[in-house]
Amino acid sequence: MTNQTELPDIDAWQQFQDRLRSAGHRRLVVLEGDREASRGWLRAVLPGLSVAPGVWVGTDDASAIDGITAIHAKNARRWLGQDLSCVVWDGWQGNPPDGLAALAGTLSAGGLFFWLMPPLANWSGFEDPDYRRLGLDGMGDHPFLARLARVLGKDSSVMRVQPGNPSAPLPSGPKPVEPPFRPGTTSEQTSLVERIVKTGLGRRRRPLVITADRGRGKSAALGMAAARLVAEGRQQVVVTANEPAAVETLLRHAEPAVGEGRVRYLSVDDLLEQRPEAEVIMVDEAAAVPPYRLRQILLGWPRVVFATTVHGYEGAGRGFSVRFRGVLDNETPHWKQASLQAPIRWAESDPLEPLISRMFLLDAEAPELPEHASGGEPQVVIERWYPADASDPELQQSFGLLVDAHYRTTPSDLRQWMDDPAAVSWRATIDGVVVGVLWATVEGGLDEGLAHQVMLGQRRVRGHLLPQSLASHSGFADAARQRLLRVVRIAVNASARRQGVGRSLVRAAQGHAEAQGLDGLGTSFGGNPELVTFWQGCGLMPVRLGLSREASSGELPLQMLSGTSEPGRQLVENLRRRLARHWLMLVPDNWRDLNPRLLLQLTASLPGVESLNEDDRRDLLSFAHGYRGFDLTLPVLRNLSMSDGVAAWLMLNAEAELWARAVLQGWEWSQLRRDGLCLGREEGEARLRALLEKLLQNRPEL
Ligand SMILES: CC(=O)SCCNC(=O)CCNC(=O)[C@H](O)C(C)(C)COP(=O)(O)OP(=O)(O)OC[C@H]1O[C@@H](n2cnc3c(N)ncnc32)[C@H](O)[C@@H]1OP(=O)(O)O
Ligand SMILES: Nc1ncnc2c1ncn2[C@@H]1O[C@H](COP(=O)(O)OP(=O)(O)OP(=O)(O)O)[C@@H](O)[C@H]1O
Repeated sequence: MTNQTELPDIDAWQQFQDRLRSAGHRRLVVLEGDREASRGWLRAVLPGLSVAPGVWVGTDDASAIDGITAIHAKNARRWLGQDLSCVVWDGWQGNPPDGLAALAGTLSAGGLFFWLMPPLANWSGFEDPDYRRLGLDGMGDHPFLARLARVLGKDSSVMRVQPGNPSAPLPSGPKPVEPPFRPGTTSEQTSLVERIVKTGLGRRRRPLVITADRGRGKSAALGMAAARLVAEGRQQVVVTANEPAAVETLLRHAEPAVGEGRVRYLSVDDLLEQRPEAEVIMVDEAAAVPPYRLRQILLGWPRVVFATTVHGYEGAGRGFSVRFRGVLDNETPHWKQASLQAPIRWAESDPLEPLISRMFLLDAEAPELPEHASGGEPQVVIERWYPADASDPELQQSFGLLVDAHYRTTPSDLRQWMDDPAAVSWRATIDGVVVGVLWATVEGGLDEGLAHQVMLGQRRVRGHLLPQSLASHSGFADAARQRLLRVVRIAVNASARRQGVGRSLVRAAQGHAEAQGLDGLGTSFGGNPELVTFWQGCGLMPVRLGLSREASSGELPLQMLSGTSEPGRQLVENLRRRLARHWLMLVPDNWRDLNPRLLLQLTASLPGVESLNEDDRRDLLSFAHGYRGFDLTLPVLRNLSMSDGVAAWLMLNAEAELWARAVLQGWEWSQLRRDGLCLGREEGEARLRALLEKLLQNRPEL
């Protein structure tokens, strides 16, 4: 036992760290209670331990300790991919969960994660400063933090130190291990290198997709394989990623080929712009690259290897597999996948990784659906559900559904879901197994003055995504005054889709909005044709399309809304009419690359603006019958696309894509030819004339 009025037993902590290193373990140490005492304790202990390189998140105490850098929690993710010996996380300054989880992943064997917090018993009522950022402060109870405290309290690997408590136990570590743990090549990694080399030397159009948790050695494996490929005769291997930092490890392991200039890095943008001759392209951290860019790379070079981290704190990994798989199946059905299980920088018996995973449900997966035993139609039960009160297995199943189905779901989402008092959730079960979840939140209801300022763009309000965006972008202050229920997430188990479960969940939310006297039910998501069909089927209408792509999914944010009160219905109509008025001007300037089917779908959903007059009809007939040029007729063709029912009719035709690109999006003929939509101007125009003729025959009233 140590007497805390004296100095902490630094020798004991040194031995503890040595034992951890030799076992290949890392540990969490919670410094509970008085913040000043905890900081003093660390200032005394850290100089006696191996802490470099390390980071201290939240204060500048770090400056006094060699090898430790002071950082702000919001920059924590920048340290991903580094090897740290020590992290000090000052929870008194706030606990953004994504940063915390990410930093825990940077520790190597022997690494210590010190977390300064109140005693575990008080976490539920702890006023975490990070909640202020989210507008969730002052809510009293925090079920998310309470759950974390429960998880930590039950884990025997967690060291709990109460500086100032004289009966604190000495640290006790794993037994000495012989031979001691050493990071190095695993047999799994060696076989992966062989597979990458095989892909790089093999037949065209057989891409390899590597997914693994962080720190499994996939970047290093890519590097080793790149060097081998060059040694075996490949002239040029290009490695790419969104950020050069993502390929540092790769390039380090690819010497000497990098020095010889035969393995080189290009950013994704430069790669697609410069289109270098390369026999092999390697994309690292592929989940950070939007799917449409990945597709361009896939189709642009003969041999491509994609690698990405699948781990909850990056959020994107699982969604990457879900979405990109569709592209691969379509474009290169002979694609292969590979994975790495064993960690490189710590031993498989390390307790920290599974602890962080339990804390933030990083390995939550959608439950398997049992075979329906009783015969007949399965009974779907829809009910209100409260994640804050759920048991861990229930939470795991439901969160797992969201993680599996969405492009980016991170530990912060779990916190928001559990702790946001405005959140309302439903779940769908079949035979007691969760098959669907819907998470919504009440937004808006701002007072007149604030709503007006939001509309003018003078103020931004957190926690009100839909009203904020509709008021400031679409210009209706009413959108911020009304109270809207926004569906944050909805997911249905892949094997229970297209059976009406999603629609029933939305219907439950709609019923709630009506019963609570809210004005509408809305949603905001990365637009794609299937989801628009789904939401339209639930009665929501498109009201806004964003001007820039979401960084996470590479898609344009689309907002859809249905009114559940008279003013709500009026708002939807106003928003739609205004969008329709500007649509034809907005499309070629902002949405040239939007999926043409989605564009027609959105066009079809908007109210018609201006009917055609006799002059327009004459121009259309002249174009259809071949006398009048396309460029001269373009303004009328655009207006025609907005006439009642025309876009919906076009969607049923094989030439729909050509029409959307040429007429609405204003593509040049050369670009249309490159994309395989026509053989050139003459042939393209002829097809558009024929399509118009068919339309005029079908719709003589136009
Ligand atoms: C804010 C957000 O969360 S947006 C993101 C939505 N979630 C996701 O993308 C996660 C992955 N997808 C899913 O979990 C599901 O596909 C959901 C939630 C979108 C739909 O759930 P489901 O239970 O399959 O929908 P449901 O069976 O009720 O479909 C109702 C109608 O929507 C339309 N629809 C649903 N899915 C599709 C689809 N993939 N393609 C075309 N139409 C579709 C159809 O018109 C369908 O009616 P039908 O089957 O009679 O033709
Ligand atoms: N065979 C090896 N020998 C020595 N060090 C290795 C080996 N493989 C990987 N490493 C080191 O282990 C660490 C993690 O490896 P790497 O970055 O390749 O993993 P990763 O799976 O790509 O993880 P991340 O998602 O963090 O990039 C790096 O510091 C790397 O240099």
